[in-house]
Amino acid sequence: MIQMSKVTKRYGSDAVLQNADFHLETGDFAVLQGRSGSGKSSLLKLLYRETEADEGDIRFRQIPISQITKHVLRREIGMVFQSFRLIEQKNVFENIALAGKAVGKPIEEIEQQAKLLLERVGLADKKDAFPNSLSGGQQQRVAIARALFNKPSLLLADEPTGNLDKDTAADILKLLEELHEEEKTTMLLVTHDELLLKQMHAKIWTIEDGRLHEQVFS
Ligand SMILES: Nc1ncnc2c1ncn2[C@@H]1O[C@H](COP(=O)(O)OP(=O)(O)OP(=O)(O)O)[C@@H](O)[C@H]1O
Repeated sequence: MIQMSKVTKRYGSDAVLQNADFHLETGDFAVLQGRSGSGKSSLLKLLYRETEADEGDIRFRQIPISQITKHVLRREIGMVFQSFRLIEQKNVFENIALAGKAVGKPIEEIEQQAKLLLERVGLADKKDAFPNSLSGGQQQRVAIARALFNKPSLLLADEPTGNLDKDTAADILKLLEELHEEEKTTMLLVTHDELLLKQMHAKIWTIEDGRLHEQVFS
């Protein structure tokens, strides 16, 4: 689904990725791990074109991503962040509906889809609540519903459990794993959590010294 070959990404003269190769197959449930500052967020930003590579080739379904407009790419790729990034002035429904409005969905469809998704993530009764009245775990469930609203083929999650306690983090990862199974959404999650890594049936990629390696289990 996504292929990266011989990609170099520099900030000034420092290369955070150097000749790096990486790939995700359709249907993968993958985890990206690596030390702080190793370039995990930079890799995700390259995949959804928040930043551009200095050298190398990145393809989404065989097409160079530089040839795909950001608008189209972001319909295909959903994003979830550590800090949730919900709009504080908007309620749960409005936060989710924005994703549908951005792609011109009719309001009836938006309402129906929001209802289904909120039920799925366990927040059917929080439609009118504002983010600051929700727990961290609930806010992340809203962010996940928003990211999945337009049925993206790929979901990227940058430390989605980084701001959550251990049990809530486990619940969120379980939800992502289930949604992966149900929707067949390809997922790439950045996480530091060794314990959780062991519990998940994920392909594990490690980033180290500017390169990516896939862990192969024998
Ligand atoms: N916009 C930027 N300008 C300059 N340097 C940057 C920029 N973004 C990231 N960097 C640098 O690139 C390196 C990799 O950062 P990145 O955020 O990708 O790492 P990370 O593995 O996600 O780290 P963490 O686990 O701490 O979030 C770091 O040294 C960081 O300071």
